[in-house]
Amino acid sequence: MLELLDLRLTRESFRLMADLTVEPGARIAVIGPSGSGKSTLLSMIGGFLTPDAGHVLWRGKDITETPPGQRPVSFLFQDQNLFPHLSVAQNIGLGLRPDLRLDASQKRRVTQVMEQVGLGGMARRRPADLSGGQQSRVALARVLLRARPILLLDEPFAALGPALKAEMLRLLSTIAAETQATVLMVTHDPADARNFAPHTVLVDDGTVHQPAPTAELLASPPPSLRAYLG
Ligand SMILES: Nc1ncnc2c1ncn2[C@@H]1O[C@H](COP(=O)(O)OP(=O)(O)OP(=O)(O)O)[C@@H](O)[C@H]1O
Repeated sequence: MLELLDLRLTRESFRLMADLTVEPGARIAVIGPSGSGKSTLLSMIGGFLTPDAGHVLWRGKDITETPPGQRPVSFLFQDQNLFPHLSVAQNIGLGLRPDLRLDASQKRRVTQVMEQVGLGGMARRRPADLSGGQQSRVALARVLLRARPILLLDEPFAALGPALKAEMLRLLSTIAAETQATVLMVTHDPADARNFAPHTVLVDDGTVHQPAPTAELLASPPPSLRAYLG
């Protein structure tokens, strides 16, 4: 279980408050107007921002002061964090060892994961020689290899067309199920929330609300969400 206990953070004139519990293995969409604090929320969970008050607990352990690299967290951003000078296999291998000194069984695992996400035969290519969808697959393969129990995604597939995005969300679902990850995904597209996340967290002007069933929330949104959805 991921618990955010009375978290508070001030960034100049912006203030964020979060007090919520996320069940293990949950898939949560994070939705709300631009500037409402969605990325800030993910950064606090990932450890890139330290709250002024409150605690982050994972499985009952306080990780509020734990550095990002030691948290049980993988991150996926829209730019996919791919290194242009590294090959596909190397970009994926980073999920296992940042220094890329992989032993034979780790190299086999990289090959296996590449097959699994549909990148078989592309090990030596550079990211620039891949389509947008294939680049997303590389990023997802790395997440699959890291197999951290919390997966934070910040508009990961926003640059993809609708069909490709739906395909990536399906692949993400498979990966989340396989790694039993707890997933929080920021999105501006209510269809993503409907397709991927049984529960949705609304972030509204710095207030993070408790997860609510996605279908119910979108069917009868509170005024701020209604205004945002248009
Ligand atoms: N480095 C910073 N210093 C001060 N304030 C910041 C900083 N970064 C972001 N903010 C402010 O924090 C608030 C929340 O930003 P955040 O990026 O979390 O919003 P968001 O909901 O993710 O927005 P979007 O949907 O546009 O990505 C905004 O008012 C923003 O201007």
